Amino acid sequence: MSLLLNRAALDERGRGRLDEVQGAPVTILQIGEGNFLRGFTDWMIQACRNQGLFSGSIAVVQPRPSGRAKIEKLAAQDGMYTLVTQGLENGQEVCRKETIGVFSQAFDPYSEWKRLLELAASPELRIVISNTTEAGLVYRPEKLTGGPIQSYPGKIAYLLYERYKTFLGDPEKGLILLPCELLERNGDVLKAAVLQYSKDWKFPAAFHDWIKQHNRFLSSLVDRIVPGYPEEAQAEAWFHEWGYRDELLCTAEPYHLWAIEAEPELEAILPLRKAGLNVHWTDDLKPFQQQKVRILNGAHTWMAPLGILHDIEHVRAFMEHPEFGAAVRETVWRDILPTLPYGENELKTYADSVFDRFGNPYIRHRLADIAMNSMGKFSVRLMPTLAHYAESGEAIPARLALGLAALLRYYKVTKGSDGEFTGTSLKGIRYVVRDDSNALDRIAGHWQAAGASNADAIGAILADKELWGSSWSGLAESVIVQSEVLERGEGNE
Ligand SMILES: NC(=O)c1ccc[n+]([C@@H]2O[C@H](COP(=O)([O-])OP(=O)(O)OC[C@H]3O[C@@H](n4cnc5c(N)ncnc54)[C@H](O)[C@@H]3O)[C@@H](O)[C@H]2O)c1
Ligand SMILES: O=P(O)(O)OC[C@@H](O)[C@@H](O)[C@H](O)[C@H](O)CO
Repeated sequence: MSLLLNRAALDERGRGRLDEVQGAPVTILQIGEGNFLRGFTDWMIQACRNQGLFSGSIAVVQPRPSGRAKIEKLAAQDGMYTLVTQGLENGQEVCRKETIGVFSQAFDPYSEWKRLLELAASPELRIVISNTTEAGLVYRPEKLTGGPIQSYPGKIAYLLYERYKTFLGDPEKGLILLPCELLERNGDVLKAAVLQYSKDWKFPAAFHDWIKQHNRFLSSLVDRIVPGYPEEAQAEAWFHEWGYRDELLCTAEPYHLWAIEAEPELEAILPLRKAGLNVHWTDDLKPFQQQKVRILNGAHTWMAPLGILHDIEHVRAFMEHPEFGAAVRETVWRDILPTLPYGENELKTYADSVFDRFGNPYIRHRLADIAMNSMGKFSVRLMPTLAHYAESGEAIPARLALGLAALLRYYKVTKGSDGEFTGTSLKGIRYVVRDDSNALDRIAGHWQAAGASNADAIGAILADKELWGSSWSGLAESVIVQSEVLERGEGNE
């Protein structure tokens, strides 16, 4: 099958719809071309468009220089891709195929920096959506060079300043910023970073006031499992059935939830509930946030390194493993839930629904994908649970310590001549670790310096404040014990 999904593959009706999108004003700028945004927010905007509730379009750019390949593929597909939603919905099996066509522009902001600046200065632009993972939504000091800004929040600061200058500080021209990174109070984190860049770059105080008073940095919480591209054999079978290929084919589960801390009146701009989507405008995001990040993401982040070290490829396979499937449930039920300040039944119901979602037979969610940027994820998703035990003087639960031991063993990496960091599973299978290269360099250094002593490496890594923001030495003893359990290969029979 060589025909690609693009204008040429569409029938007349499809081409008409594509023309509408491509001729529509860009009202949303999307920083991030990853699976999640394509299987969640873009799908939601498509739902709004389908119901005549949204007449704008989205311009999408990648957040870092290396993400260019997907943007090029999107451009080659005239901004379109297929989303297949599979799983149980109200007890019924569903398999829905949709062509998502909401992008009127897809370009590389590093080679087309001016084009991005022009967008920022467009009167029609209203919203900026992003997902750059937790590793992207961070403040890293950066100098102005006159060229593209590297970081995501730095870009936002610079783009907002362009906008401010273009419209002479017009209060009506502020933007709504909707970061979807899984960081607590992601809107506040973005706002703080933007203000810091603006200060570093000595932008005027009046601009700071304009940022604060006329731009909305909304915190939100997203929930949907979006594994992205399916197994090759499944993809090929679909391409054969559809009569075209789709390099950006994405799969997702039916479940979706977006809790946004803002007043429901914003439906006038983003009519998501009106489109029938499971969106909550709320004045308190915390309960949504804590439950989801600590339970669902905590379980994912706990299982990914452990699974990879045992050569398990997918979430479902991990759940079905006789030892590990039980261990992840126990970790959630016994170690994570008791640390959360919500009703036991409510928590248990949510946790059980998460395990059902993890077992979705149609979704092959790769542990290798979940493991990307695991250091930052572990800090946000599991360290608060561990801290709960450490601070209250209770013993550190062995299963949680095992998760941390697995994380550190997973990061026992060496750097290749190509700059790639690789480790090996307990049975010697090689894997690639994707994370911040400075962090990986530091961790590789600790492992190297410790030689044959896992305990020394664990002690040094947990004590490294540069890596974690603070020292976690207090956990070392429990983690070293579990590291020995791990190395003995227990639970892998
Ligand atoms: N896929 C899911 O099921 C899902 C569901 C909910 C939330 N999320 C969140 O979305 C994030 C992305 O998941 P995805 O499935 O889209 O992954 P992906 O690999 O498809 O996309 C990752 C995106 O983040 C960018 N990125 C990665 N590291 C970065 C860095 N250091 N700086 C700037 N940008 C960086 C990439 O360029 C890309 O745009 C996850 O980390 C998670 O926080 C994912
Ligand atoms: O890349 P991550 O770890 O942020 O995401 C992996 C999963 O935890 C995540 O994709 C969940 O499936 C998602 O957060 C569900 O809403």
